Amino acid sequence: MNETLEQLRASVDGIDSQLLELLSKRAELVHQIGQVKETQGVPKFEPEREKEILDRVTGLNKGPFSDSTLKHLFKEIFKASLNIQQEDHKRQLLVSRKKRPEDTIVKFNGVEVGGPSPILVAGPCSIESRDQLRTVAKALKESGITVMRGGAFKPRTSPYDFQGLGLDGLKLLKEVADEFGLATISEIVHPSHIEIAADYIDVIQIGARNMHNFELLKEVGGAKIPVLLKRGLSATLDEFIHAAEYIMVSGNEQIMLIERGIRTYETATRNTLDISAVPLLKQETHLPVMVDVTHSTGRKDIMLPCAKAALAAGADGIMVEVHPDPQTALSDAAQQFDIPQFGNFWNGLKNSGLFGPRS
Ligand SMILES: O=C(O)C(=O)C[C@]1(C(=O)O)C=C[C@@H](O)C=C1
Repeated sequence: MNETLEQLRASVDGIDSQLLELLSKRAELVHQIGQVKETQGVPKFEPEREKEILDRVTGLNKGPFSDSTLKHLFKEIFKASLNIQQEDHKRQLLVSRKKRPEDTIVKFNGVEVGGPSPILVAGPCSIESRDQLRTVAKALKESGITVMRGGAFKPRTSPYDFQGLGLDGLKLLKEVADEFGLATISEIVHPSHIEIAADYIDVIQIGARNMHNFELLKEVGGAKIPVLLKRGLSATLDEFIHAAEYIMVSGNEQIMLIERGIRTYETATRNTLDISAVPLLKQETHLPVMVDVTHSTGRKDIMLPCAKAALAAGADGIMVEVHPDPQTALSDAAQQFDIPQFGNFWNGLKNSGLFGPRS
């Protein structure tokens, strides 16, 4: 009896080896099909083709497996095959770590992002006046912070909300940043802003609402200054990575990614900070990854622990909003730190042991 079992199992083992060999041969062909599709720019998933295969296989089926069981097995094979094609595709992306294993370090105005030390970027949501900017810049300078953010072109939910000072805002930002020796980041929302921006700021920010604006992404790909790309409000990591690819394939390799919270059903925070995005983006791409704790949480009481979590997860930088008098701010009044609150936040971060150089 036992001998019979042994023999039957030996036959099953033999068939398994053949199945494996055939599956591997099939996978190799699927890989080649994926390459052809890649050059032709056609979708990897082809439900019509899958249906054709399922119809043929069930037509040949003589049992003992039922048609539905066979369909199930083959659908698993299709899924695994698509995975192979998608992995191949990712490997070919210019932003992919598989394509370029070493970290990209983005450099601007004496600042390095993506190197051994994380950075803190701080500043008001909107540029409102010279006095407002000077007060923030002075506080940053005294804290040893080197990069100031400030919005001049503001994409707001309502057309009746403050839309930003535009070019005048960028001019103010440059004037004040130069006075205090700070580097600057500011958002642009239209291709026509790129040339202007290059004269006044060190880094162009592409905001969450424009992450899917592919024409704008292509244009900043032609810019000569670094880009800080925010994750879209509801963008998957795959969409985020492809948005960065648009910029890189158009010629600009100086890209930083920033997680800024995604829309979920949770209402306790303004958005949901997706901490897992940090290690995943670091794993999948060679680009520096930052976290905006202001927009992701919208809550000053948890920005410090969230910033610590981001650094612990491997973030290359933190962005936070600070305003001399948040209650009178023309945008994001509820979530900007005032200067003393910002000081506490910064001290907490420095004392956490997470901010120094990493090995
Ligand atoms: O024939 C194709 O186009 C393939 O990509 C191969 C394959 C398969 O595994 O057979 C894989 C995914 C597609 O959805 C359809 C079929």
